[in-house]
Amino acid sequence: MSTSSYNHSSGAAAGVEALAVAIADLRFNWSGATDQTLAIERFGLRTGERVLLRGPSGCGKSTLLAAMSGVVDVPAGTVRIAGTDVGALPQSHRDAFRVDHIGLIFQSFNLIPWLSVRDNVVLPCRFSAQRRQRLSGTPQDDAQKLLVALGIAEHSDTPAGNLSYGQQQRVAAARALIGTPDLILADEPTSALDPEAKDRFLSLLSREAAHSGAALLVVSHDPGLEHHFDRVIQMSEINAPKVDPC
Ligand SMILES: Nc1ncnc2c1ncn2[C@@H]1O[C@H](COP(=O)(O)OP(=O)(O)OP(=O)(O)O)[C@@H](O)[C@H]1O
Repeated sequence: MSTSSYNHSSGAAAGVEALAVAIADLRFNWSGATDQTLAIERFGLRTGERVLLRGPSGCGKSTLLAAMSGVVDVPAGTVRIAGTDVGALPQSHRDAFRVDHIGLIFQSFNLIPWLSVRDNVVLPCRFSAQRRQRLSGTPQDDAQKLLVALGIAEHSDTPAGNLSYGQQQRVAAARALIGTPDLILADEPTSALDPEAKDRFLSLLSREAAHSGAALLVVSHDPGLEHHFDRVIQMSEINAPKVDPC
């Protein structure tokens, strides 16, 4: 694991096809805000790379994840995910692109509480032919394998709403990983866990991302998680927004 020694521009120079993420000259302001939120000249994640992103509250980490997943419009610059400029896609295509290529894990897991754990995990495969094509077996078989790997297989048939927070978190991780997306984005995925559970969860997530070849970007304030990652980045190293002087 390296801390900050990586040359962000060298990632982009390595070639778009070797990168899960390649950002260039990205600028973003929230509507009505006078201060810029994002001004990122270069940022890249290699295929299969695992990166921890840190930075103080309000510095734009979640906004960057929203720009990477195509949830917000990017008015200037390019955000390439697996070689595709997400910002150039029309909104309807962007939603389809996201489910094909990106696994998302957020603090609120957005599981469907009345569906079984296994049915929650297979959901991305119902919406994405690409995810289905990348499965090694049936969606249910692959879901079960992930649930075993994440240590929660005994709850496969339980409604997701009946699980504890930590258990739901592992279900959200399995749902993000199924069908091997190119990129997993996780925003504060461990904030409500005790230190031991945080460590265990990140071990599992990091191991499963490595196993599937997905790049992994985790935003977290939690200390002591660095050893799970290839690289640790401070937001201030990549983001230099202009601040309105008035
Ligand atoms: N939907 C929104 N509309 C307008 N402004 C927003 C919106 N979301 C975030 N912001 C603003 O953008 C800036 C960056 O917020 P963001 O949530 O990206 O920061 P963060 O680094 O993820 O913070 P935290 O660590 O507290 O989650 C903040 O000033 C915030 O107020």
